[in-house]
Amino acid sequence: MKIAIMGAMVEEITPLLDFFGSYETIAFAKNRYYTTTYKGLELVIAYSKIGKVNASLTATTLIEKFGAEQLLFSGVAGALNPNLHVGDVLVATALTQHDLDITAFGHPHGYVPEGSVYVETDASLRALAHKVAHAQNISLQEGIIATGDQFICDGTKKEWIYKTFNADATEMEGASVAVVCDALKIPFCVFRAISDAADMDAGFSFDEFLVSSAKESAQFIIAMLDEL
Ligand SMILES: Nc1ncnc2c(CN3C[C@H](CCSCCOCCO)[C@@H](O)C3)c[nH]c12
Repeated sequence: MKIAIMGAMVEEITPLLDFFGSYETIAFAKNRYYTTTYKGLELVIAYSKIGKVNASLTATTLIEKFGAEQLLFSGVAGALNPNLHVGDVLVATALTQHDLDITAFGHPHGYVPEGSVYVETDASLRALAHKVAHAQNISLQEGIIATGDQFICDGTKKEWIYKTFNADATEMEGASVAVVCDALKIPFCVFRAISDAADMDAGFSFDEFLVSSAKESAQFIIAMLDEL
């Protein structure tokens, strides 16, 4: 089984590369892909760089060029739901694009023709995540993620996304991974540890907690691999 593990920023995959220790590096399309094996699994790891376009390119490459049969995303996110706090690990049930907007033509936010507002993650990967969380006594939250090409650091925008999409967290890549994996019929799931509250202090909080929250998410992914 070939599993892709994707992040957006180098800090999100560094804990993984450190854990696996040795890996091959393949340069492609102005990026680098790292391959290794772990307990009989073939792994291909990459960070896409920030934003939906970069994430779409990397997710497609991981599947079409490297042959990934499942894709796990590991990273950090801003909390929209007040019950989510820095360090909490969230598994996405579904993802949406909060900045996709053709409402001028009567469509809902996040919708374009032949698409859907939400793309659901793979139910069996989610079930496995909960099994692992229970076995390892890790508290795993579940929720909707709203993706957009903006770092959200403003209470008004935060509330709008929270209310418009009933979303629990926001980031900049997950919904791209969802659309690509859905189209290419590759089971996927998105795991994010909270780094900030997507409010006026988000920048400072993100800077302070990026590394520790990225580690939280990566550690959960590694625990998942033992059960895949
Ligand atoms: N509130 C928030 N709004 C949107 N996304 C997030 C995320 C998730 N990731 C982190 C990174 C943030 C943007 S760039 C970071 C600074 O770059 C440093 C280099 O100058 C991007 O890949 C999305 C955490 N909190 C968020």
